[in-house]
Amino acid sequence: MTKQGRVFVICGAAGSGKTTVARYLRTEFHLHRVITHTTRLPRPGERDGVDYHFETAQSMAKLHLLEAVTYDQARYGSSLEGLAEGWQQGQDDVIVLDTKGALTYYQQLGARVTVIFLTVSKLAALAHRMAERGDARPAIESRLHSLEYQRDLHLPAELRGIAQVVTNDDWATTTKRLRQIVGKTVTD
Ligand SMILES: Nc1nc2c(ncn2[C@@H]2O[C@H](COP(=O)(O)OP(=O)(O)O)[C@@H](O)[C@H]2O)c(=O)[nH]1
Ligand SMILES: Nc1ncnc2c1ncn2[C@@H]1O[C@H](COP(=O)(O)OP(=O)(O)O)[C@@H](O)[C@H]1O
Repeated sequence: MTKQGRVFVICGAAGSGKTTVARYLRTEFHLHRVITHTTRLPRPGERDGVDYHFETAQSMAKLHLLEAVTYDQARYGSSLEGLAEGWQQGQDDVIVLDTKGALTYYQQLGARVTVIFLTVSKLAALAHRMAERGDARPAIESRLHSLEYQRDLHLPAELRGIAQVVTNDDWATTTKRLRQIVGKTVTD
């Protein structure tokens, strides 16, 4: 009997640890990381096809996307093919989205989706983490002032009761909580 593939959607503000958590879940639970598309420029160390599929406005417009959003002036979007890739290999997926995308996934895929919303106790830590990660100062300023960053600082009302909230202050505590959430679902 084939089980239906699941997808773990990681969302939260910039710097909250979405990429770090997605990497951990891929390694720890052998999840398939869905690579999404963006028109933003690569950060130092980011690689095309690994961190994102980096697109131009023209190449982005030609894609068949399940959903797409504008976040801090760049476009981001994900395809059904990206999700199906993992499922065809018998793996559950993990994908990093903004909260708008997380809600779309939940509305489209229902119980196949587990939304994990990341936050931190002291919001000032987010800008520090972006700087430590090597983001340029103008990029950090642009993020901090964007409407989408402000929106994703807090769990949107539409995701209350749906998303699992994880406070990512201390990494050891975060991994313990992730193992509770994901381990239970994957082995069910
Ligand atoms: N809806 C949606 N959001 C995406 C997609 N890909 C990335 N994002 C989100 O876009 C936002 C900006 O991502 P990024 O530029 O990598 O910045 P970061 O949050 O600072 O790591 C984050 O909230 C990501 O989760 C996508 O395909 N769809
Ligand atoms: N629990 C934590 N404690 C301290 N630093 C962390 C923690 N989790 C992630 N980081 C670091 O914070 C920075 C931002 O994390 P990242 O995963 O890139 O965030 P996001 O994808 O949400 O923007 C990275 O340098 C990462 O190593």
